[in-house]
Amino acid sequence: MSAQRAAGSLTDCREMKEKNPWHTPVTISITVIGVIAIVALVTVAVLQNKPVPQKYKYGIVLDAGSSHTALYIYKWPAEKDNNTGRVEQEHSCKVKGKGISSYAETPWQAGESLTECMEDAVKQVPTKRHFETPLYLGATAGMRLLHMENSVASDKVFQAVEKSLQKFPFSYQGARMLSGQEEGAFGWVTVNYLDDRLKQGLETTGALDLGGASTQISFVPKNYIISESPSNSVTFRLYGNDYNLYTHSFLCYGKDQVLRLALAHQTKSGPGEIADPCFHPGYSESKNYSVLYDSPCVSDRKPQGAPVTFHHKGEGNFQQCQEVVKNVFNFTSCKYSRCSFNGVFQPPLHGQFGAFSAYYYVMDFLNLTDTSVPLTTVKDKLAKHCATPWNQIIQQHPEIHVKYLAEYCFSGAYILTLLTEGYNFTSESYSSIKFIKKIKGSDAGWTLGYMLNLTNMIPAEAPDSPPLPHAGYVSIVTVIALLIFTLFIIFLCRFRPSSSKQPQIV
Ligand SMILES: Nc1ccn([C@@H]2O[C@H](COP(=O)(O)OP(=O)(O)OP(=O)(O)O)[C@@H](O)[C@H]2O)c(=O)n1
Repeated sequence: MSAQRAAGSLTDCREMKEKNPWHTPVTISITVIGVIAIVALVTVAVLQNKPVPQKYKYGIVLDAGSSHTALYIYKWPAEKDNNTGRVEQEHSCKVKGKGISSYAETPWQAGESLTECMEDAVKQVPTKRHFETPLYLGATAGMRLLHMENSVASDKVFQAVEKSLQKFPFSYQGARMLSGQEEGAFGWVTVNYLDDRLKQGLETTGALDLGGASTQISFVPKNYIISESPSNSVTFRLYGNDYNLYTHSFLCYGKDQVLRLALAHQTKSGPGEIADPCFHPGYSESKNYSVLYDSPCVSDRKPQGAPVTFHHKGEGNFQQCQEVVKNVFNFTSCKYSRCSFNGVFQPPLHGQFGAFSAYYYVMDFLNLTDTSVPLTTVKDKLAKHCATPWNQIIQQHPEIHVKYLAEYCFSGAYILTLLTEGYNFTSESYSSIKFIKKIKGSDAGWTLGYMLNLTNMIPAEAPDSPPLPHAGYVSIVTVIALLIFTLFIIFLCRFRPSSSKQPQIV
């Protein structure tokens, strides 16, 4: 019986082998090796593409502006140091107190003022990256004015700042004054870098920057004739594209200095009291003449025998305010084919514009950042704001610094006049302006462009990149390997059955 059963099972096995040609040692081995190969390939692909913890490098830039100093920390992927990694803002810190130029009498305090934000930066940047993190300080219009007024004092402020910054464990790269042209051009680089316009070779966005002491306009004009005013042109080759940038910085046309210019103009009518249409009705402050004229922007306008103080009284009349603001511009002289104001060459506006810094602070407060709203409506809203009594304004915005609050009517009128009468934006082209604070999490301003330039982070030519990204390469290799293996199995299937027709029965 058992012999019969054994003979039966032997026959079953033979039948199985005859029916199933796969059931041979060779095919089993091939299948096992194949499966192991696939598992190995997939494992390699998965391990290769597994997200590894990203390592970053850091850079620090201090923006020493006329009204305040701000510290920015940037970071970028460490393994993409060869100009291909994206730089983004990691952190920012607003230095308490005024800008470094205000410490002309006590320079050591300028250095000391930076300590808190620098200590913050020490905590923000990983310790092992400290020594290789470049640290820059760039000073703008406040220090330009101080340098004009008293170069010894401005040198002392720089020395104090340098001494203070060198105490920190970063790679200190120097504190220097930026020219107006650099400030404008680096602001333009920042905006277009953050928008990915440079890498992709897209049409660029112009940059409008309004600070406390200067204002910058930078854009790539259409059919730009550089020779008309070479000092306004900056040429760049970035990622393989050439850019002929027009840029101009108006010193004294930042909003704090323009307010001085406007007040100085109004003191002409009588020194004891200024009835100011750019301040709210009910606003009333006694101010010091020496403070008003303590700037090279207005110092030559001080009236003879002016009293120590003057009474600054608000009238709240937007139309009259516009007239006052217009007086700070000179629209009459122009030796070029066309000018913005004060005899400065400006080619026709072209493309979209990003307006940042005080442009944004002011228009955001006034709820006027929507440029699709007609200019006439914008002016109506501003007129309403200017006419609102001062006590009502204070009650409505208890959280806002009183100095800022008092000036928003004036600043709004200045911004609209600067854009339309100064730079020649029309009712139509006004909508090409976007009031911006940040782009993809990074503040708009010159600091990022400055660091990208000093660290050579934007190459002149587009970096060579492999035709496929690494993940794509691994995936394609895996798919091809699977395909070859499948074809091999199909090949075996097709040829095995014919040999099974005459099975070699063991
Ligand atoms: N919430 C705020 C913050 C700032 N400001 C104003 O915005 C201007 C400062 O702009 P900013 O870009 O910080 O200028 P600075 O860098 O200080 O000046 P500059 O570039 O001219 O040196 C100042 O007039 C300040 O009064 C404002 O109106 N509202």
